[in-house]
Amino acid sequence: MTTEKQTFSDDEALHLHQHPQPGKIALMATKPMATQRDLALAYSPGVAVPVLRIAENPEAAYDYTAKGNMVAVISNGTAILGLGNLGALASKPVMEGKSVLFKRFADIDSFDIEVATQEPNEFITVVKNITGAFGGVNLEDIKSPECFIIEAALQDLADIPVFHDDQHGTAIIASAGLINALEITGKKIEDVKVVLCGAGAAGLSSLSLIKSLGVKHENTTVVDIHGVVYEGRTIDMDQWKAPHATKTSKRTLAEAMVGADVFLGLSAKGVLTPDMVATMADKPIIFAMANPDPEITPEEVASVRSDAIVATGRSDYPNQVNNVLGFPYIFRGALDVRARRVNHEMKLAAAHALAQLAREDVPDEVAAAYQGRHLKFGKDYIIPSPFDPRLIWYIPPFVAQAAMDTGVARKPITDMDAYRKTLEQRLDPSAGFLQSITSAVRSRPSKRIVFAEGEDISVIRAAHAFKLQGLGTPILCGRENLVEENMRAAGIDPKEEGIEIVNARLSHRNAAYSQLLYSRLQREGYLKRDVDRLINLDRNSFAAAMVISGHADGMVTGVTRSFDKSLDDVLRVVDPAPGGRIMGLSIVLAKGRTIFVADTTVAEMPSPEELGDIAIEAAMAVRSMGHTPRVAFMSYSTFGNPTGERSDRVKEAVRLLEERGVDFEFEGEMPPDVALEPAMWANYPFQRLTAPANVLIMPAIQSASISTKMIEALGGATVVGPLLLGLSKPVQICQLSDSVSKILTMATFAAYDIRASAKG
Ligand SMILES: NC(=O)C1=CN([C@@H]2O[C@H](COP(=O)(O)OP(=O)(O)OC[C@H]3O[C@@H](n4cnc5c(N)ncnc54)[C@H](OP(=O)(O)O)[C@@H]3O)[C@@H](O)[C@H]2O)C=CC1
Ligand SMILES: CC(=O)C(=O)O
Ligand SMILES: [Mg+2]
Repeated sequence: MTTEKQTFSDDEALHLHQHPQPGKIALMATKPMATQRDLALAYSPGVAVPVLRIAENPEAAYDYTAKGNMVAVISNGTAILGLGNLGALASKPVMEGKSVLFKRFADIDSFDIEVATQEPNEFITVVKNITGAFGGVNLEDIKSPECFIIEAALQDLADIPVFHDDQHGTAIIASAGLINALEITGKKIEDVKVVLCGAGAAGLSSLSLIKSLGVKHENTTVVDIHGVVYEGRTIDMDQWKAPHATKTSKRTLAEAMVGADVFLGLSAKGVLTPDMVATMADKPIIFAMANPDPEITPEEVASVRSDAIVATGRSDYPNQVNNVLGFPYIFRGALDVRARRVNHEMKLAAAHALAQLAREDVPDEVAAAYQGRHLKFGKDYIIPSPFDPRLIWYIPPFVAQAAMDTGVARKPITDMDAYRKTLEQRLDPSAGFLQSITSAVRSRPSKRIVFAEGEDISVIRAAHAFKLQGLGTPILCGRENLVEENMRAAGIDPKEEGIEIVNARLSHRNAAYSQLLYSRLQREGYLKRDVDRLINLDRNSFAAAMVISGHADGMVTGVTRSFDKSLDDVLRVVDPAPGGRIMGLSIVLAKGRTIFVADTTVAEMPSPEELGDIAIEAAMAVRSMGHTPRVAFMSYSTFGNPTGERSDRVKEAVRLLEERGVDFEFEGEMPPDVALEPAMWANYPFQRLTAPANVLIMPAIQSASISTKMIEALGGATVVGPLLLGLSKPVQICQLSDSVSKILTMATFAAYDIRASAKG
């Protein structure tokens, strides 16, 4: 089931869902279970103590269990996305996905629960009896009109938020988009003529919410599968649709669209035609939100008019109106005040907050992510991007405040500023960071990246994903028959356009590459025949020669050969950049922070001068990735205490860097806790960092490599890289046997070209 603009194959989607373990979520213990005492406290007999407290007072469950940060995502699979009624079990991938998004974007723990019944009362009974275990319930992909009955009944029965996201999440995002689209077009909400296509869960709820914002009932026309929902219609009417019927002689969508200002599509693919769009009023607003394919594509709208504002539910067009912008933050705000429900005021607060956020200046980090795209409030930016890191601290306080103002908050927040700060800490920066690099690569002219180990199946998958995601043109280096055989094994058609295969042995360019390499190596002990052999047989030498000859823009290797061997191969062919420092930069993405660590791969024991060079190269790279570098030189000692030969070397590095007059903050020598925790600075009032360090320069390769690998192995953090810096051409070296997604990340960084990006 491949859709028109899909950027991945079905095989890849299945592979992701199956490997390295089936599914998308797992459970994490938050308490140690290492000793008998741990077990005695956490389980029997210790667990009896909170049990008795909760039995006495159910509210105590918020204090002694995970309830307060736990949302159940519950479906019966009767309206899975726009795919229809495919049953409870088939909806599990969507519900797991939703649970993961809760965690990723709002640090909310979530279980997916698929209830195998299509009978509303049975569904209500099941859910009613489990709500006590959760802080909130997100109902999902339940078809209308049953969803209305189910949600209303459960809201009455439960004293936690029960929120059908397809209805209200969608309504909130669509309303936010509409508020801004009206502002941009100068249209008044009380005047606009609105056509809603799709009188289902999402459609009717969206219409109700925009009416409460000021859209007049008589200015609306609802169209469902039978045509216009007019007053007096008898077929397929019900108590939810009927109130939205209007007095009109129009009977078809085409008739309804004539002179309309706004189209809200929550129905099915391709329902709206360019001809209909041509008949709309000036500056029409078209939200084609059906998933996975919209009612009309932005290209089709552009073919008939240039004055339209267009939004879709998809991430590959500007203006993504998708409920992922809402549910994590609405529930975050609701959970944090232990809300009893998500009421109308909380929905309006979320809609206005989203609309407002899109009007604010986009911070450097987000702007860096969308290079080439105009991220300024306007026609192509009416709503924040789902990867905007401000969403987590911006939206929930408005939702929480509305809950408090309307009396549904059990536990009001007393200090909103402090609350905002705790929200910032919840952001998982890995969600935004890699996306920002990917978006930047995608928005620039296509780069040709050579994958030196093109016969390896993981490399092939990564190259294919690189192409499908629109990141550039992959070139696979290897014997054609083997590459093709492994492509087929990976479910990829070798004849698919856009992937090149080059065979080092048979390439007509070998003579030129060999000559080039010989001119570099003839005084380094290499004979011409040695160089010929390198070009013919060594993939790294061949691929690197492609890059320096301009036949590729960047290179990825290292999956089948050790890092050191690969680096030696590359350095034989590619020069360091003028003034560049060959080194490794690892990126640690941990709760609320993005920390860059250097040199994690090359210099064994850098001298004080070299430590300065490493800091300068790292600061340049960090800036190119949209962050302001604040460098700390790592040591076991803090500003001279204790003293020792090793820490003196680091102290000297700081002193030498002062003489070089660099344009970034730096400080040291200090251990990581002092660098990262301002609370530790009280004893060092002279220290010069204005905020916690984000670039840690390690004293030697051992500490650099051990610390980053330990963080990764212990979990709780994502480590990207090490990225190779300091070369005149973008080459990235993976770790042995890296996964497809890690190889893809390294290819993306090769295409990002840190050095070129730093120059702007
Ligand atoms: N962008 C976003 O964030 C979201 C998008 N959606 C999308 O909205 C769509 C509807 O979802 P949802 O409301 O949950 O599902 P429902 O099944 O509740 O509603 C779908 C509605 O669309 C109607 N419909 C189907 N085909 C047509 C057509 N050709 N012309 C007019 N109406 C039609 C259906 O009519 P009938 O019942 O008579 O068949 C039904 O009323 C899906 O594509 C879904 O992916 C949903 C939620 C969020
Ligand atoms: C986005 C979503 O919830 C849907 O399409 O159903
Ligand atoms: Mg849905």
